[in-house]
Amino acid sequence: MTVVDAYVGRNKINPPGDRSQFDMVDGGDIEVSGSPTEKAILHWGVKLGMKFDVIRSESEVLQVSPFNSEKKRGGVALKKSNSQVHIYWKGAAEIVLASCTGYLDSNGSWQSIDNDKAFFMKAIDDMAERSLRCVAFAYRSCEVDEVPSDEEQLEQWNLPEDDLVLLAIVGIKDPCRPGVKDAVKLCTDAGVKVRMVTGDNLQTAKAIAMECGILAPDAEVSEPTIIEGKAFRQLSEKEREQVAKKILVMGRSSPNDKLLLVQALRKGGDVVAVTGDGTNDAPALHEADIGLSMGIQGTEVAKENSDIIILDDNFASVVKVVCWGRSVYANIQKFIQFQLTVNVTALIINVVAAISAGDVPLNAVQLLWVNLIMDTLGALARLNHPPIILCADLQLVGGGLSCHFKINNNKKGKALYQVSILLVLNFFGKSILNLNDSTEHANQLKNSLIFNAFVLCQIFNEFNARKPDQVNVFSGIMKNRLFVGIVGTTFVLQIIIIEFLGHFFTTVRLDWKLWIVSLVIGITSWPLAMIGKLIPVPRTPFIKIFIKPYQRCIAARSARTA
Ligand SMILES: Nc1ncnc2c1ncn2[C@@H]1O[C@H](COP(=O)(O)OP(=O)(O)OP(=O)(O)O)[C@@H](O)[C@H]1O
Ligand SMILES: [Ca+2]
Repeated sequence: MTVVDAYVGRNKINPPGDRSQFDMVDGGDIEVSGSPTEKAILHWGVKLGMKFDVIRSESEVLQVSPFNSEKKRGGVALKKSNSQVHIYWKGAAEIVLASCTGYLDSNGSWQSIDNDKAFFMKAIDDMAERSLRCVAFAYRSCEVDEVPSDEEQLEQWNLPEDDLVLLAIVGIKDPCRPGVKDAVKLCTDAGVKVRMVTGDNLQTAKAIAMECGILAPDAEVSEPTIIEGKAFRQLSEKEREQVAKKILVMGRSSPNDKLLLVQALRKGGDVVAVTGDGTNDAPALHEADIGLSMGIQGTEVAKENSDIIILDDNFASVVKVVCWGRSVYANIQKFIQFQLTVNVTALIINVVAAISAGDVPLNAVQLLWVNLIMDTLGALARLNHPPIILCADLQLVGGGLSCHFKINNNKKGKALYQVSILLVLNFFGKSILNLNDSTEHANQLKNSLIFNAFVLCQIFNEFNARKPDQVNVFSGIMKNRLFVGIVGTTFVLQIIIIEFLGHFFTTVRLDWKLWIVSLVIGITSWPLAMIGKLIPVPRTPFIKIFIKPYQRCIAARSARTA
């Protein structure tokens, strides 16, 4: 941050560090500390030739009222060497200006501000429109007997803040960091709406929002797209919920306004992430679904109240967070989809067969093997998926896992296919395969075929589960060698089980014809999944189709009784 504009009295100093208008000498190379805003102001002071140590030695600090985000100003009471007490304020320009009754002109003499208030307001607006943060300095003198004499009272003393004399107004530039505009665009494309909530003046906020792409350049925006914290705060809870969705920029917000906005958005069903650095952001960071604080600039309080600390303070990292989060979500979804298909199929086949024939085709050892494929190998194969997937490729998820856990056509279709084909094999397999019905071997051969076809279905299904929302499930498969290796190994193990480990698995050897039958059954899940993905998922979740008539019925009944 740097001071790029400065008004002293009605005089604009150009450039702001021009010392020629003051009777000062070089302030030297001084290390300054404080918040970025304070550092910028102090640097400006140094440039003007201010000598901090001299000024410090000439006065005594009586009381400090630190900068406060709620009031947007901070003050200090000083006792000068001539025993006069002066109270200095610095803070948000238009707020400090409102408490001023006079100003010091370039000769250092007092002038009434009444006629010039419009001039100063315009100066502030001009700076704000150029996305500058405006800070004003003012002071007043104070009678010595107004100052509390004992220590304790002095600590409690509320510094008088009216009847001030304006000293200067500065415009501080905090340029949009490189990469922010792109990150905002990436977020927007991926369905994340970026909003800016700041303590800055509405004009400044609007100009900055345009610079970093939150607002379209030269867009005609009005309330509530861009709103002042005070206006938002005064709305009722219901109104806030409605308005919050439309807000893109909030200016002159207090810490509580940030919190109110997060609450309103969450109530409206949005998943909210908040980034912040200051102590004043802590309540909002805490309330948000995901609080992201800044590692370098961030205060301890902000970090403690956040879930994630961005070490490089770069907004672009938020994009990474979204990508990682969505990848994890997608992986969970894929895993569940895969598990569900296998479990539902196995359950239905065994239950139907047990009820109708009193015998189950898939025995315990076989199911354990299937479980091993599903859980361990399936998870391992998925482990190695490249984590950063292009954000825009991923569907927007929100409102928690449960409501997005849609069982789409694809999954329903696959389970249905497997169940029906295996049931057909169970009941008509022997006659289809021309086996002698009564022998024990025929029964075992049929069950072995069911087991083999079932396992192959799962192996081929692994490919479908890789890309649940893409038609081409093979894209980039060679990059994921672990996946290929695991699926290959599973396939080889299955051959070994059927051909050599029949004793443990209660299976018999299958000839090449039955292997082809199993392979065809397994491989058919590929085209089926592709077709399933081309059928659009209905907007209404499946279960709602049943719930809706019931809800309507209830509503009608209660309307009748009312
Ligand atoms: N140290 C300070 N002294 C005086 N005024 C300040 C100081 N810091 C900020 N301001 C004023 O207060 C406004 C910002 O208020 P606040 O700190 O509540 O907002 P913020 O959005 O959290 O800002 P930041 O970007 O500093 O985190 C600025 O526009 C500026 O006018
Ligand atoms: Ca802040």
